[in-house]
Amino acid sequence: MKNYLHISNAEFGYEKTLISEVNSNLKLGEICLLIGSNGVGKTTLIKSLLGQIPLLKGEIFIKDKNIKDLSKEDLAKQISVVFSKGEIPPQYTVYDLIAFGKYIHYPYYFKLNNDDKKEIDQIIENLHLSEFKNTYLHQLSDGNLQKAFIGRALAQNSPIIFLDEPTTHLDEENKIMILKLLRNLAENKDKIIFFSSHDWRIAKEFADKIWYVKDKILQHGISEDIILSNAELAAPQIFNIHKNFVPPKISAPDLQKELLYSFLQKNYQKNLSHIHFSFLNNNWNISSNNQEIIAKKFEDIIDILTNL
Ligand SMILES: Nc1ncnc2c1ncn2[C@@H]1O[C@H](COP(=O)(O)OP(=O)(O)OP(=O)(O)O)[C@@H](O)[C@H]1O
Repeated sequence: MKNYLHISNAEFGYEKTLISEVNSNLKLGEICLLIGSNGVGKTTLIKSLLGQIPLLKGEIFIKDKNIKDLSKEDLAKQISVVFSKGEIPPQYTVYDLIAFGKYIHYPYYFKLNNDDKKEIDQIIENLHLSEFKNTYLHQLSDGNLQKAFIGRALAQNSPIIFLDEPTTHLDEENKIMILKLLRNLAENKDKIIFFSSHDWRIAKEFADKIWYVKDKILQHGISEDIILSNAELAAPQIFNIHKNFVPPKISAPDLQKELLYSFLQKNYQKNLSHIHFSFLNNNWNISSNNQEIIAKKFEDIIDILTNL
């Protein structure tokens, strides 16, 4: 499949450059997660893609057209945006909000035709929002509100959907529901789903690609490749509270490994690299300098490490 969104030699920022030398592409059907620390320029990047902030250098193409040459309306036909818990229009029901997505295709005074109305009903049904069709937005739960905003983007019918932190205000169950929905849209409706998230640990399970902004550079690639080539993204390192902590060697299933890492880094500020923990038969075998001790519980590990 051909690249649909293409960024060429672009530089993003204001007076100062925030992200330089960006050369990235996305194809229809791909889901891409945008990550990076606070202030690296993720919102700036998104706004630049929307043509709201001029590029410092380079070009952006959507379907081979330079976005500079697209009118606002043409751009809206290509990209819809879902902001997290943006302003909620008062007096709007779920139906009104979703119908709003259709108006980018018409003058404001236009009345929706029967096909439009059918499509809106279908979107509401697909999003399992039928029972809330006439509910005011401010009366919805955060998960359903997020779905309603996604519904508006769907009514807009654009091939690209940007979502800014779509899971931030949601509990675990709703996060996964929204991420599954996005995955489904990418796969079955052939859309480019592009979203930023600080919840990337869950989100990465749903994204084909990651765009990772670090040190003013945008790294882009298959999610797993980006995670493997950036130690700080690999699971346990993120918890490093103590600077002087060096982890031991751990041989264990993922859950036990993560729990042990988390436990040790909270409690020890020292180098434990000479110790080997292996999880066997529900016990921890702890070996160091030809000594081997067995711990049944995490509680036991504290005493053992004190004496080791
Ligand atoms: N209009 C502007 N003019 C000049 N600088 C700006 C403007 N808007 C934002 N900035 C600066 O650009 C930098 C990047 O901001 P941006 O909001 O793009 O980061 P971000 O990665 O989205 O951050 P966060 O994760 O906190 O949302 C910040 O230092 C910010 O102060």
